Amino acid sequence: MNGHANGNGKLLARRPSAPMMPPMMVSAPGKVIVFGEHAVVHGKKAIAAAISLRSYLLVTFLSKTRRSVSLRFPDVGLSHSWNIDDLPWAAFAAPGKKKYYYDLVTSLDEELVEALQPHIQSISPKKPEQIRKIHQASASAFLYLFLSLGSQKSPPCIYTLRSTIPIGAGLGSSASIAVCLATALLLQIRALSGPHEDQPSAESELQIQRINHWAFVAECAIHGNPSGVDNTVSSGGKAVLFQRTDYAAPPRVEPLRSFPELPLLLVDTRQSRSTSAEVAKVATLKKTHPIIADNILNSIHDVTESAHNLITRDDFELNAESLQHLGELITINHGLLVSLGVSHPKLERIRALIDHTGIGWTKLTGAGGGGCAITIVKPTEDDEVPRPPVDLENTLIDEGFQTFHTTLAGDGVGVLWPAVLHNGLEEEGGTEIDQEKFLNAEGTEGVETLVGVSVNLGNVNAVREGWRFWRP
Ligand SMILES: Nc1ncnc2c1ncn2[C@@H]1O[C@H](COP(=O)(O)OP(=O)(O)OP(=O)(O)O)[C@@H](O)[C@H]1O
Ligand SMILES: C[C@@](O)(CCO)CC(=O)[O-]
Repeated sequence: MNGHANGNGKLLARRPSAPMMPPMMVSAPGKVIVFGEHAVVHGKKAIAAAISLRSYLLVTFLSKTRRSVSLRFPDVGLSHSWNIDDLPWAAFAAPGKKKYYYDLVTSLDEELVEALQPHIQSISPKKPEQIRKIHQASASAFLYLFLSLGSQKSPPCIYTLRSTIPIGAGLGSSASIAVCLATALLLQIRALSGPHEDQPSAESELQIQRINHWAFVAECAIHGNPSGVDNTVSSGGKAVLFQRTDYAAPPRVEPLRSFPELPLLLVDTRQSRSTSAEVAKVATLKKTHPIIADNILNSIHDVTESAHNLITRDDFELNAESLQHLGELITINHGLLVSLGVSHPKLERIRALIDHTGIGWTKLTGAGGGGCAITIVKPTEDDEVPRPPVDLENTLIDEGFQTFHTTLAGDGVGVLWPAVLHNGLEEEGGTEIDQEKFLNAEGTEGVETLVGVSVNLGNVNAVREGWRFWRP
């Protein structure tokens, strides 16, 4: 019965509880380094671009009586809840420690990291060490932001994350989850305006910067010492020119708004590699063959410069000639990376198979030694979205590689609030994306079909109704 008896035995109607907020969803892309990996470690320029593989974070609100905050990250098998009142709010609110959303935080506070440890160490105690580390990294990123931006009065919520980005393949999966978490938490405390269609460019830029700063903090919790390029591309989308000559100073980041939305074939070698080991190989080469190594790094810098000059020309347009120019630079950049010793037989096999078909230009991306190769695919004559031949894809898959079709230089972080989508098959007014639907979507394709930010309209991709982006 909906009520309770008063002293006279009469039923009093229960006061209706405040309606719960509808679920919200945010999404952020992964990235590839298009030109300049490794050279960027030595102060040269690099160009990185967003890809259409993305992470999706659903925030569902619970009744205020629940007092819990939960992470459901099924891609890595993480499921954990904390009691909000047990978290170390006092440490994060202490004088000199309290941070506000507009503060510029550039590194983690070691004392605050320490205060989180009891709440991190208790995660997934029965899982193998390697898995536990992954869980703890994701949870640290979340908790550091949750306690920095929220308060003990933060509403009880479940944060459910699914991603279409392979993890640990050099495609910025950690940065994309960092951007999702930062955006959701900033939106929850109303520290962001928009996104809306007629938002002035400067205002959009400011929101992206705010998200990017906090995403960098989350990346630090996952990685230790990130350069910041991944979270920058993931928040703002499109592409950037990135250079860090002085590690004590912020990097130079120039947004490349005219970077063409190129279709890309991405092939994952599934060969695990260590970024630091590959970076160390180049450092060794610099010691043993300093002049030669420097010449190679300078040549990579020149490749990046050449691409940058082309893309930023006033009269730049993507046509057969400019694509050919960019393609040649891709080929040269790969050759230089081979000379640095950071390729891998599996990357060379992928390149040989693709080169043989003549469908485009291929290079390794990221640290190399495994990880992924990217191919810029030449457009076909009938102007359809270029796709590699089925035979090639089958061969790649038969040889144990994984292929992804993606587009370079898409949107950055997006918001769907309320999390209601029009998928064509649902009840009137759209489908509310609840946790069950989201968790039950099958594989990465299921996630894309259910909540993906874009829909394919014949030959072109368009933004799916409901999703909104900050577009400076
Ligand atoms: N889908 C996901 N769900 C939960 N946590 C994730 C997910 N994707 C990434 N992470 C977190 O990010 C970490 C992976 O970061 P790592 O830097 O090793 O890979 P990457 O970001 O894919 O590659 P790179 O930084 O070289 O581009 C994982 O250990 C995990 O903590
Ligand atoms: C190899 C490297 O240049 C790219 C790794 O994605 C390392 C770095 O920039 O930190």
